[in-house]
Amino acid sequence: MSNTPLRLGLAGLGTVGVGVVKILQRHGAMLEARCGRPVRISAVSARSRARDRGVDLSAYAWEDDPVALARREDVDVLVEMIGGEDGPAKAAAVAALSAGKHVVTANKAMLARHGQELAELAEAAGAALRFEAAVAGGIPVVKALTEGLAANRVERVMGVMNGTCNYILTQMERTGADYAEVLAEAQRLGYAEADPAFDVGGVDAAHKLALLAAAAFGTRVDFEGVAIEGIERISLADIRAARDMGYRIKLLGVARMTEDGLEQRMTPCLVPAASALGQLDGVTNAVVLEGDFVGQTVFEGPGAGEGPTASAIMADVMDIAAGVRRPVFGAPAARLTAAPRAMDATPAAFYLRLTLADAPGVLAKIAFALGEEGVSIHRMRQYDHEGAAAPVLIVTHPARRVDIDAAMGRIGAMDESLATPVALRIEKV
Ligand SMILES: NC(=O)c1ccc[n+]([C@@H]2O[C@H](COP(=O)([O-])OP(=O)(O)OC[C@H]3O[C@@H](n4cnc5c(N)ncnc54)[C@H](O)[C@@H]3O)[C@@H](O)[C@H]2O)c1
Ligand SMILES: N[C@@H](CCO)C(=O)O
Ligand code: NA
Repeated sequence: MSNTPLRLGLAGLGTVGVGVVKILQRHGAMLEARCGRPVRISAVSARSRARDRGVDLSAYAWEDDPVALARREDVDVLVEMIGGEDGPAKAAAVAALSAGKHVVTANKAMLARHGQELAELAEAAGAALRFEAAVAGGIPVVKALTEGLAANRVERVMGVMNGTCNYILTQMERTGADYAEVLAEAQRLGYAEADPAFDVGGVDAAHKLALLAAAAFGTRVDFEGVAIEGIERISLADIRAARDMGYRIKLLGVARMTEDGLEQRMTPCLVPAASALGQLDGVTNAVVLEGDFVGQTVFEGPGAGEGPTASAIMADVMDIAAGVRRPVFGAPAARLTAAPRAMDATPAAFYLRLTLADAPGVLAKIAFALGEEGVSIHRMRQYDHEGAAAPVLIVTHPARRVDIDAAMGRIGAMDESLATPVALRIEKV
């Protein structure tokens, strides 16, 4: 391999872009030693040239337009850190790949929508398209899946993959703080997406799950096939009640290949408080990869923020510098097929929180409705309360989602149900 420098064009100088500049400025010599060639920034692009970002950019050329950046003679790799499904990020990625240049991106929104198209473009051009930073930030989970576990048939991938949501859920539990207050703090710390509705609505984590599932099961990225529910409706009452029953609430993604096809869901779930997933705090992410020969592996670490995300970007850049090439999603893009979508059909235990009139016969009516829908009660607790509304928690035996929904519909319609009943899945981890 030559020791000619690998020349980068950085598109986007926000949280992630500034982190990448810092790594290169601090560790340039170490990176060169590890890759066998220098890695340098040729040019950068962002919206505002004048803005003080706390790093010295004077040695790099400036481009207002990221597409022009991608096309520069002195750029071998476009590092895309702008964000957004389409717009300048995609235009720059297409320009780079079409010119046979490599692309490293942190942009899960773009790949979740256009991953197949971009992977085909990259592979046809003989260029790399890498996205470690896009899935679980600093945790090297794409690499683990496509390299370390490459000899396994993957059975399930699962994970807490949105730092903002986990931060909100743990801060609410710890301090009792208000949802909006904690979200503002996550934004201040640089964890949240440009539109934080993507975080709390589960879409950002679903983007990541769709990418991970494609790489795990050798199928086309199918973001539309992810059943998504965000954390907006999770109340402090649920966080505390779940804890009291031995669980914690996490925005959990699960993808499994079933007999009917690919099941993908990103929903708030309860997990045992003592499990690895149950113990995650703050912005920490965890990804569980299960393979037929290896069994269960768990990867944990920071899923967002300047340093962790830049660390993942640079690992991809270093692989490219060292000449490592592999298909974008684990198998050649042209051979990936679309998997049929499987319903959420696997029975699971559910946590139910009901707010009931405290009167004779009410519990009997609830038990009857559950029984008629085929839902069996495993554990139940009614809390001490003042006033007419009794908080009742139920953990069911494994039940089908459709039966739980039917039972919740019936219970919610009863006069004795004083607030909308809550049903959350308890995931086996
Ligand atoms: N922040 C994180 O923790 C994190 C973690 C993993 C992945 N990501 C992803 O990384 C990407 C960047 O995130 P961020 O948090 O750094 O965002 P950010 O908002 O802090 O930075 C975005 C940058 O893109 C620039 N930009 C916007 N439009 C542009 C245009 N038309 N031309 C040139 N530059 C333009 C902005 O000026 C800014 O410098 C997103 O795809 C995000 O999903 C972020
Ligand atoms: N907004 C994302 C950034 C990392 O992708 C998060 O909170 O996890
Ligand atoms: Na990662």
